[in-house]
Amino acid sequence: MLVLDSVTVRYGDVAAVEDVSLTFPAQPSIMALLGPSGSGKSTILRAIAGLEPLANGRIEFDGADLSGLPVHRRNIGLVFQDGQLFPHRTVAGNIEYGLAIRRPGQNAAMPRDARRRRVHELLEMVGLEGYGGRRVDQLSGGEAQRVALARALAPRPRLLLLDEPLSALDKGLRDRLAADIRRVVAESSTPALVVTHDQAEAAFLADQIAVIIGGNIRQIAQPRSLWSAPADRDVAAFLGYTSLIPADVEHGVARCALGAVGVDAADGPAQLALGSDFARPRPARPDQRHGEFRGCPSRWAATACRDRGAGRVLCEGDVA
Ligand SMILES: Nc1ncnc2c1ncn2[C@@H]1O[C@H](COP(=O)(O)OP(=O)(O)OP(=O)(O)O)[C@@H](O)[C@H]1O
Repeated sequence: MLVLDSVTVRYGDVAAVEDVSLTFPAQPSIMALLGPSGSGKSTILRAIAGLEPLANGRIEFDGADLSGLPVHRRNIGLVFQDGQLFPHRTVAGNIEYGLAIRRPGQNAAMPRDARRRRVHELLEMVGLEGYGGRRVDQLSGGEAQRVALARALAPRPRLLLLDEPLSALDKGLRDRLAADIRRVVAESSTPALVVTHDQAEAAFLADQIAVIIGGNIRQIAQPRSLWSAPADRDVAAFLGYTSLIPADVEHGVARCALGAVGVDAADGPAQLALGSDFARPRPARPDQRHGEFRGCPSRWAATACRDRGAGRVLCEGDVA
């Protein structure tokens, strides 16, 4: 289990992330760190990897404090936006890189034959059989990212960190690689943290999403409950709910200036958050309740968002 406890990272006098706490169970699952540009996502990832020192707080893995442990001894795999492959090595040479050096807990580097087998296995896993002898400057962007993924997984890390791994790719490639990342993470039984600013990507890839705004984690939830219950109005706005209107909830019906809509909210004053259906990905919810705003010209989604400090929020209804 990965635990961040009140982590603060500063660049000079400025805190890029402040007092961030997060628990990620080390199962073969994916958590996305989702937030707008500059919100501190990459900084958190770099701190976990050991690439940024902590100004405050602790990072633990399975109960052991990681502070003081250098990057190469953390047993964490890293994939960056642009792959950062070694240009003078072949595809196989890149994947083999982490196997040819002695890892923490091992007495010696992996023997040559075992390395070859592992490289072959990984090429197969990422769909690049037969590419081992290629030069990396002869690869497409998507292929290069697959090699980066294979290289990161080769030494069987206990955690995989991916920083915007799809953002340099065009749409079709992105979708395919996203599906492959999910499959490879499951096959390799490696838990993964993925940084992204792309909501659709986070919703597709992740089992859980941590929303980061202004250097703070505002909400951690499964994709479907994130969109149906944003924790506060900043999160609602980031998720594409562009308007908030006051409403009163009574017996599962929110009444506002536009009419009434069915919600799963507790009775009392609330904010209805409205966003166009096109503006955001929305996971299907079998338990979704439907309501109706009479006279509303287009199809909107409504989420009741009761903004009470850290209080959790509410629910969603479709406006027909
Ligand atoms: N090396 C650095 N020196 C000074 N400030 C930095 C440095 N790296 C990042 N920052 C600042 O820290 C804040 C968080 O940056 P970070 O890269 O973690 O955000 P991000 O959410 O990953 O953004 P993006 O999605 O644009 O990559 C930003 O305000 C950024 O300008």
